[in-house]
Amino acid sequence: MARTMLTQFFWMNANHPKAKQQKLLYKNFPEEYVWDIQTRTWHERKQQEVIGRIVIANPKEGERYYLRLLLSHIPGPTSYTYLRTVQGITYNSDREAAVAYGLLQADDSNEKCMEEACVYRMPMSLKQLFCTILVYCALASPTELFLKFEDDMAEDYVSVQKLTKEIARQQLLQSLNSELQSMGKSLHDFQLSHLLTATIDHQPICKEVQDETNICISEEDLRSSALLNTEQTIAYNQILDAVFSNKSKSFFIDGPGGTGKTFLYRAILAAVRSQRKIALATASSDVAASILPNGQTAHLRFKIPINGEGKLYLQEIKVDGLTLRSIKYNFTPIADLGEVKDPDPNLDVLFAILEVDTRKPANDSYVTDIRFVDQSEYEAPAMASLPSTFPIANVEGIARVTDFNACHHPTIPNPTDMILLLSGRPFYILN
Ligand SMILES: Nc1ncnc2c1ncn2[C@@H]1O[C@H](COP(=O)(O)OP(=O)(O)OP(=O)(O)O)[C@@H](O)[C@H]1O
Repeated sequence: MARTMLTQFFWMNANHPKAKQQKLLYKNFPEEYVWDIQTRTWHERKQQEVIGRIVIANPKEGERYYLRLLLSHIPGPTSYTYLRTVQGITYNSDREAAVAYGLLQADDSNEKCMEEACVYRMPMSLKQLFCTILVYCALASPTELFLKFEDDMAEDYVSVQKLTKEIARQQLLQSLNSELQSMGKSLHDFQLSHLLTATIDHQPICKEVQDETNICISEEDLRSSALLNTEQTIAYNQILDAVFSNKSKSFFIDGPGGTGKTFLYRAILAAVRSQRKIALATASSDVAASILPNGQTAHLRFKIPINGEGKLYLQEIKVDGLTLRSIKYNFTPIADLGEVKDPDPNLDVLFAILEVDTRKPANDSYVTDIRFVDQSEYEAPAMASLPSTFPIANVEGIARVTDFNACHHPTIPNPTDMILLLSGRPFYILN
């Protein structure tokens, strides 16, 4: 073993007659002994008074922190094993030894904190709280805290997803692991990985899907469907019918400012999400995204590179002379067909709000002019214009963006003005 100041401190405590008798703490040792860097040994101090110290360790450093804790309290240790032995029992880790010595504050306060949070019965938030406690509170026994609150944290897996207790545990551990990973840690850092069993064949749900299925829906949005007026109700029913019957359809909601479009979107989002389905609310600008619950810009949500290697995915499309931004993915300009990947099977709905450069004049009396247009009203141009490599079977229809406001007068389509409607992928185009 390499000779370090610490190992030589142990050696002195075990072999040096005076040190044996003095039984000093590590931090006080330099007050009586001098470290000789050449010979890497301690010698008795003859002159010069010094104040002893010990290097700082942060609780986040784990075992290093607990070792420092033991060294600061146990006089005259002769080895690592000596430090870890409490009343005849030798513990496997410095942390366990520190707990046995009573040097660590009990995890009581963390337990109380979790107990208080359990009252709200929000498993997702509880998992986040548990991970925060793990990472920042230097728990003495993470396993104990996990076992105590496992059922509360896994409540949604058992009651909503109807998973068995063991699969729910694995799911919970996977979820905690990905939460910890976002904080730069993993289950392994907290001695929880032994609870994971490799034998269970259960696909972990990715974090994005978990986040989307755990969105909190406000009471107000849940109640809004009962307040919809006639036009809103027609749109609401037809859109939800397409979603829940898994039909691939596109819808275009149009109306002057203040006529209740956003109100309708919120009602639809609440209805889809309350069924534990995924509705992605995207817009092309932060401002437009911020008015939707859990809205995000399309380029952030779909990781669309705006200045990616020479190719600009976010293309501009004109609708009635107004500029729209196209969204690559399920809503795909035909020019990007070569780039289309298999749609993610976890996505039930793609919600796209197309932002226009100029707004129609605001209308004081709201909810007067919502128009609802079904994709089937559009003329689909010949499929011959699709590249031969594209899986034609996936294409339900093609709509020209310029046709949305004039669907009865289709002109010869310009390929870059078209969007593809993929089968099994209902989506909405909202303006
Ligand atoms: N059916 C309804 N019952 C009660 N209030 C409604 C209803 N529809 C809309 N509103 C209210 O009308 C106001 C304007 O609606 P909203 O913001 O949805 O309009 P918008 O068409 O999205 O407007 P803009 O185009 O300016 O964004 C909001 O305060 C909204 O809560």
